[in-house]
Amino acid sequence: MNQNAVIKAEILSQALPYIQKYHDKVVVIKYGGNAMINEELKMNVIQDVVLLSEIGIKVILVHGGGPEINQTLKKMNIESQFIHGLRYTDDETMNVVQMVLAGKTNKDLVKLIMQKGGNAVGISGIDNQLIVAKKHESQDDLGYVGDIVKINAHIIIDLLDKGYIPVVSSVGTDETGQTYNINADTAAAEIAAQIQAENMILVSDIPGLLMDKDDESTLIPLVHVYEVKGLTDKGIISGGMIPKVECCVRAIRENVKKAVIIDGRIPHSILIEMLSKDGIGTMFTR
Ligand SMILES: Nc1ncnc2c1ncn2[C@@H]1O[C@H](COP(=O)(O)OP(=O)(O)O)[C@@H](O)[C@H]1O
Ligand SMILES: CC(=O)N[C@@H](CCC(=O)OP(=O)(O)O)C(=O)O
Repeated sequence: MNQNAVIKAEILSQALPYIQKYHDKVVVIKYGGNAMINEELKMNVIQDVVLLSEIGIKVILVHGGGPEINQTLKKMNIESQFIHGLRYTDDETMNVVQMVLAGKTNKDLVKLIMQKGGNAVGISGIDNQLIVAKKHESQDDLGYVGDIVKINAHIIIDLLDKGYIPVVSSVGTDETGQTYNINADTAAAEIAAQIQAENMILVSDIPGLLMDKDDESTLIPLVHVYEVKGLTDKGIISGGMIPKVECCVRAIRENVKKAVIIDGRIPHSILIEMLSKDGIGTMFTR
């Protein structure tokens, strides 16, 4: 008997309780732009998404594309400026964000899902007013960065019920038709909260929340929401990690059962997180 085959079958059968647990449940996966850079790992992420969908889990894929936006802006000689992890967005930048996120990145992901045999429909937050936004409120003026006012989720619920994987880009509009640039983690959390998703998984290119952001061996596997303020005050949570952690806290407070940050550089990290007993990344809890 081929021992390898037995081991593989054993591993597959261990996924049964998780497949049963998540069957028909909604899971929001946010796929960050930094984890899209390696093509092979990108295919792994897409394959995991398709597999979860094929076994009856309702997957919503919300995507970022920060590095791609940076590259396009650079080609156009427009400088990228981030304040507390959010991109300063003037009129010209807004056009580029919409072009990249709602255009290229969104459709590339849809194509990859189709190539792997899944059924995907790409929509932006503008479509059917999925994401209603307003100008972001903060001490600094961030231009057309948006805060989410409302998620009109029926369009994604319809798509899920018909067996499609909605692929969502994080641009929104207000009632005047002004478009806003919304951090993709924020969009994922608001969608997860509105739909009362079972899980929200943020896929990035870091092991999770680190005690020292320059030392990957300092992973914090579990964070209680009440610990977040202290970690932020100490400067442990900074830059792009700020919106990420805020979103996990928001999702948990809004009764999403599990919010995790995982490392998209680990092959099939989504499957490990969803279908095995092994913890991976940083999990947020009450
Ligand atoms: N404590 C921390 N642990 C891990 N990363 C951190 C931490 N504080 C700040 N960061 C920064 O946050 C970045 C992740 O955010 P971001 O680049 O926006 O990811 P994504 O594109 O996946 O949304 C990391 O690359 C790192 O530079
Ligand atoms: C307001 C704001 O910062 N918006 C983000 C939207 C894309 C995003 O969030 O992409 P990642 O997940 O790859 O970082 C931006 O302009 O980069």
